[in-house]
Amino acid sequence: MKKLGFIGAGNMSSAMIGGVVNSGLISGENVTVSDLYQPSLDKAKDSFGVNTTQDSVEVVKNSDIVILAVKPNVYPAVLNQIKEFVDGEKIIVSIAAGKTIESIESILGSDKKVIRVMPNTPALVGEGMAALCKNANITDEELAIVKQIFESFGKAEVVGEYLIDAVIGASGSAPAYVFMFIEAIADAAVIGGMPRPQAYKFAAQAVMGSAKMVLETGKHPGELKDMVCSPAGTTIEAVRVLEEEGFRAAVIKSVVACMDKSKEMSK
Ligand SMILES: NC(=O)C1=CN([C@@H]2O[C@H](COP(=O)(O)OP(=O)(O)OC[C@H]3O[C@@H](n4cnc5c(N)ncnc54)[C@H](O)[C@@H]3O)[C@@H](O)[C@H]2O)C=CC1
Ligand SMILES: O=C(O)[C@@H]1CCC=N1
Repeated sequence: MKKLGFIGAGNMSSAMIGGVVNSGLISGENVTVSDLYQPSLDKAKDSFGVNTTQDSVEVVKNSDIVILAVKPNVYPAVLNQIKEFVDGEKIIVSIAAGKTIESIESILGSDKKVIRVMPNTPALVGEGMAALCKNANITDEELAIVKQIFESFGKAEVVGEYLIDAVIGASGSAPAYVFMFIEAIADAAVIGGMPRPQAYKFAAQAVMGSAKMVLETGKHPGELKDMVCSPAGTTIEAVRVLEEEGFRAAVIKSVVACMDKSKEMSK
């Protein structure tokens, strides 16, 4: 397996490092991670046995595949810092919202190998969802290798880059909306007298189980919802209030706002 590098050891990077090392696909000794904040590096080393440095150039020199896991506004500085060390064989993987493949090529050169990926943080527990798109310099075999890395901690699909904004809305950012939903359900359970830790467990398992039903039964979510709503029962009362309060409209509006922000960042 190739040597893997991460520039940035923050939230998304840590989830992916944990996912790929915990899966056994790549051992920590074949992973090099850089960050400016030493405690983040210390945590990555202690947790996953990876090699660490504060010098991103060292990551590029020691890696076949380099994942850029810094914030979008830091990309130009990092790309300019590493570009002379990115030869025609190294694979650069961008995971930033709002950074198109073209914008990466404008600094590294259009002859370099670039793959854009939109992952999400459930990668940490092996339940990530990632979308991949590539430039013309990436071979099918290289794309398959990078896809295998993201499949080591979840699911991965190849998409056209035009869909990345929608992927961010529906998947990259989506864990945050779901965490809010779980928190709100648990708050209500606490109102009902349930201890908070127990409330989070019940709410989170209900969400995970429901998501698993959508993925594995192939049934429409509306049909699965109807299966829970017993006539004159408890569930339809909650559904009635959710519709009265505009739950689905609010979710649609929020995800559209997320996609619009992604498009704005891509300009
Ligand atoms: N957090 C998430 O759920 C997701 C994030 N992303 C993308 O991942 C990227 C990172 O996002 P987060 O992990 O949330 O941010 P973060 O702020 O948690 O991590 C960024 C890390 O980069 C480090 N850093 C800053 N400048 C650096 C430099 N010059 N060299 C090396 N390291 C440097 C920071 O110290 C920090 O640890 C962003 O581009 C974001 O759009 C993509 C999908 C999901
Ligand atoms: O909030 C953000 O910009 C990043 C990209 C997708 C999830 N987190």
